[in-house]
Amino acid sequence: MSSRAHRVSLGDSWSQRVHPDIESERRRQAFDVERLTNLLDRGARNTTLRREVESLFRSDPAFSLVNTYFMTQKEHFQAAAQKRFLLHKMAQRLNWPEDGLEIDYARRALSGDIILGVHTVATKAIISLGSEEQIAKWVPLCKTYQIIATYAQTEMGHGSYLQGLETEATYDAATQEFVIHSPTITATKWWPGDLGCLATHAIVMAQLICSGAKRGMHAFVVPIRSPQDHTPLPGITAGDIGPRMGLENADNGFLQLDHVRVPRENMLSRFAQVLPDGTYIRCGTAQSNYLPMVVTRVDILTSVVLPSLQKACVIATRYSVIRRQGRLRPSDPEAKILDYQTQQQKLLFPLAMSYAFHFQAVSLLEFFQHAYNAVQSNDTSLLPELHVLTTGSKAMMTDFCAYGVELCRRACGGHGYSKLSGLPSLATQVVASCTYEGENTVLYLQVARFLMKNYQQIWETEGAHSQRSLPQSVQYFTMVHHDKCPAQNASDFLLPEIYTTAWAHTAARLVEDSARHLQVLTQSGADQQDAWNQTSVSLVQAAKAHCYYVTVKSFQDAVKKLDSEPAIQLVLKRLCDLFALHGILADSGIFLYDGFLSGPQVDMVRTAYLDLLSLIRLLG
Ligand SMILES: CCCCCCCCCCCCC/C=C/C(=O)SCCNC(=O)CCNC(=O)[C@H](O)C(C)(C)COP(=O)(O)OP(=O)(O)OC[C@H]1O[C@@H](n2cnc3c(N)ncnc32)[C@H](O)[C@@H]1OP(=O)(O)O
Ligand SMILES: Cc1cc2nc3c(=O)[nH]c(=O)nc-3n(C[C@H](O)[C@H](O)[C@H](O)COP(=O)(O)OP(=O)(O)OC[C@H]3O[C@@H](n4cnc5c(N)ncnc54)[C@H](O)[C@@H]3O)c2cc1C
Repeated sequence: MSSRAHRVSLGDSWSQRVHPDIESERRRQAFDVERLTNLLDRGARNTTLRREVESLFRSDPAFSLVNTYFMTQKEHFQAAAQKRFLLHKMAQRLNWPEDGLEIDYARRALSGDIILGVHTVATKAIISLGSEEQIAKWVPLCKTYQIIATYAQTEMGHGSYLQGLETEATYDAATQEFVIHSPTITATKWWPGDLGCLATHAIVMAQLICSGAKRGMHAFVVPIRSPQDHTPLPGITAGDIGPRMGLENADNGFLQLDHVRVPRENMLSRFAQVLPDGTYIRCGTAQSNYLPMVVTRVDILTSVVLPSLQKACVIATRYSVIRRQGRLRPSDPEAKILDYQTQQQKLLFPLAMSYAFHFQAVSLLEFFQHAYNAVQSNDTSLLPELHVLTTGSKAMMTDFCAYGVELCRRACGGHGYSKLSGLPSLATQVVASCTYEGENTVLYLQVARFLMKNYQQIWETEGAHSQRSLPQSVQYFTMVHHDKCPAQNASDFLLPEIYTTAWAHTAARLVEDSARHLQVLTQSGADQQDAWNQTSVSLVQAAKAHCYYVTVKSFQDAVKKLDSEPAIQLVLKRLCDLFALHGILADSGIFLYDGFLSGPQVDMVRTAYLDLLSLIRLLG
């Protein structure tokens, strides 16, 4: 590994000192930072554990990040592979539990810069879709790396529209095998991670054909390379898809299957089975085989997306208290850039976002665990709400985290463009998540579909249904909202019920407008699909407002529970206020449109918002 770059700050005593401006900021704290840290870690014991794990990596030269940004793509990949191997050895040596927090902390400490992320996704897909016997057979092989698996769903021709997948799995009753085949070039699996050169097995998502009927997308475990020397098996063509924007460790690949035969037992059969004679039996719903996406959408939020924003906020905020540029008054010393109102505006919104999404992720995880267990026991009643909460959270958090990281990067001026700041890598890492696991517009449209269905349910059965029959996340549709916001001055906008009601009102109004628009179009002769397409910009807008409302509400609920920690509660309330008001100001048109807010009230929002910037800056 060679580099012509002059290393100015490697190990010299000057660069290891804590900057006096950081020290003085740390002394100014208005609340107990350790207690807030414990709260975010969900307990002091977790904080201790996290720090222990982090110190293991910091003290071990094998995990050093020092050369990371000077590596070629190939070197980067090799280093990521080596780290994954060493991490596995460390986990074994220290007896870390398989799904314990230690591995999460390790991933975070290594910035996810290790290989086999999708191997984990594929392993979890087997757990979600496999029968008990299949899990017992395949999962230990995955966990001990005797096989390396990829999750091969997306094709060159189709990623978003799963019904359009072309890969076929045709059941041959004579041999009790499935014949897995890519019938066209567009059926080539394209993008799966850990497939380029690593995977020995693929969880191939293919259209099942049995007894002459098409049965939709099902999952098959397909051996693709020799576990001994990784040469492709007969009928397999596989390789790397070429350079990407970032994620050098991802090993994204392609896969073509030419009439590859696998035994009947290799179809993952928790929710559907093919009997030896070709009879098809479904135990779940048509969407049960989409469960791995639900699982991964939750996993990436907590292990990739949110940590990227949190790290960017730390980097940019620290930078902004030591960077001095220009003067507030001619007689003053040069100002810390964080003292400029515009810099506060840039950084405090991402900071507020990172707390908002932290609390949203906590409540999402709770609901996920409950609903996932129910689905695994074949109770699919919570699946629609789980789907919409995970798709909405995935779309909103990845969109906003990508925006927030970019704001942080730009807030660091020229240094933010240097890879050595860490920010460009965080930006490319998080921007990928806006596309993988469901492109965000497509996911917002899924949220809109759920909103329309529930809104129409109220409309069609007006009076007959109480709000109890609606899923919890849309019960606000039936709450009585004021026609006009009652706020009379800027401080009223710091009352959570004022801004939460504003978001609930506006989200419900946008949902209603979209539903009306759909109805007008269908009544004037458009078919349902055309009406949907002609309304889709409004539908996405309604879905975004709904997601913003859900986030504000969960942040507000979390803050309410902190009565025993008044100092922390105060600072988090300010961040919650800022998050809610930023959204209103950024999109004031939707609040003004029906007169819910007046022009003077938007001015009050702005006043409250600007006051918050300096209050949060002072709270430190
Ligand atoms: C410690 C852990 C570490 C892990 C960390 C890992 C780090 C890894 C790093 C990064 C890894 C990246 C890995 C990336 C992987 C991938 O990208 S895999 C590929 C992902 N692909 C997608 O997400 C595709 C997106 N498309 C879809 O989801 C669907 O096609 C669609 C958009 C939802 C449409 O599907 P379709 O069948 O056409 O449905 P509709 O007709 O629109 O709706 C029918 C009904 O189905 C309901 N529904 C849809 N999806 C689901 C679901 N998932 N669950 C439940 N229900 C679902 C939908 O609401 C409709 O319901 P009704 O309205 O009642 O009819
Ligand atoms: C870094 C990375 C890692 C990945 N890893 C994996 C992996 O491990 N396994 C795997 O199987 N896949 C993987 N993927 C693929 C990924 O899941 C897909 O790229 C993603 O689901 C989007 O699908 P697409 O590429 O077909 O986009 P498209 O659907 O072609 O999107 C292009 C545009 O069309 C729009 N569009 C599409 N459909 C509609 C619609 N119905 N209504 C309105 N607009 C629409 C979208 O909004 C978007 O603007 C990965 C992708 C990336 C970038």
